[in-house]
Amino acid sequence: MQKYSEFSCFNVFSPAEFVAHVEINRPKSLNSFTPTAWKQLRDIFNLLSLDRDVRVIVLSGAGDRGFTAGLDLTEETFNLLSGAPLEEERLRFYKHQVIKEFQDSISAIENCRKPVIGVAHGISYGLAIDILSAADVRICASNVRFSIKEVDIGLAADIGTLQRLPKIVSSQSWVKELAYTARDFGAAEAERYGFVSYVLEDKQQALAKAMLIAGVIAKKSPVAVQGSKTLINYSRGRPVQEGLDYTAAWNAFALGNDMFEAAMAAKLRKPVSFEKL
Ligand SMILES: CC/C=C\C=C\CC(=O)SCCNC(=O)CCNC(=O)[C@H](O)C(C)(C)COP(=O)(O)OP(=O)(O)OC[C@H]1O[C@@H](n2cnc3c(N)ncnc32)[C@H](O)[C@@H]1OP(=O)(O)O
Repeated sequence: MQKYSEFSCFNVFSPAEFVAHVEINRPKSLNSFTPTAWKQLRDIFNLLSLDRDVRVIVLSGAGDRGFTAGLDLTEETFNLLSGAPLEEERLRFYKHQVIKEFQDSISAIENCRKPVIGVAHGISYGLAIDILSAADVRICASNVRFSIKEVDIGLAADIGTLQRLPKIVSSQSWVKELAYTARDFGAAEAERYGFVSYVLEDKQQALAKAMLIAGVIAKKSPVAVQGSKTLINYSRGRPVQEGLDYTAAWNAFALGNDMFEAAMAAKLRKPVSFEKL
């Protein structure tokens, strides 16, 4: 897509009407994330959120090796994270700011109004789990190798995995074991605990499945789909009644006459058009 061509670390395609495909495009470095890459990730998802030509997004990694090997472990990134040569007090303040900015990049996926379908294959380490946990739907290829890798580089995961993953999967025990050990886990385990909803034979098939789901979503009312994303995310972790109250207010505001036209058309089995929404 022309309007996204300035982003050097990503490709953004439009494989079908109202569908955007964002591809992390640093395959020579196993799609690892430099500071430039994580800022571009934020900017792309903020733009897509408001892009009227886009209703659903598929996110994957370029090349055969993997979705991403996580944080870029080169001097450039190390220098930025280290904050040198700032003195002690400013250094801590600076580091806090960098982590917050990085967190915001991942949150841009969750806060994007449009649903995001993450497609993982091969190496999917560290940041991969942060990113995929912020996505709405997760699909993977059978060769995927996930790891909450941060403890292996001396960090407690700090940009979303520890907050989002326990809300997605069925076992705290499993999350904690993975976070403390950084051991690799594969597609079958990810599916068993509910981290991914589909495992496909290879990357191409996983992408095809994601496109199929995206195609269905793209034809639905964007008001209804984006409302659903907002309401599910709002209700997560809040008392049911609070979620219901917010939902009532949201739908009272969001439901227009088009909604009833669509319902009638569905009843009469006529094709529904959401072009005006
Ligand atoms: C404020 C903090 C915020 C965020 C923190 C995020 C935390 C994380 O993301 S933790 C995860 C960090 N990543 C890693 O620890 C993975 C490091 N890489 C590896 O262990 C290995 O590369 C491998 C993934 C196991 C794959 O091994 P192998 O199959 O032998 O391939 P390689 O030859 O090692 O890699 C190919 C090519 O990619 C480059 N590369 C791989 N990972 C990274 C990386 N993380 N950063 C930069 N570059 C990476 C590797 O150097 C190779 O490049 P060449 O030019 O061919 O040497």
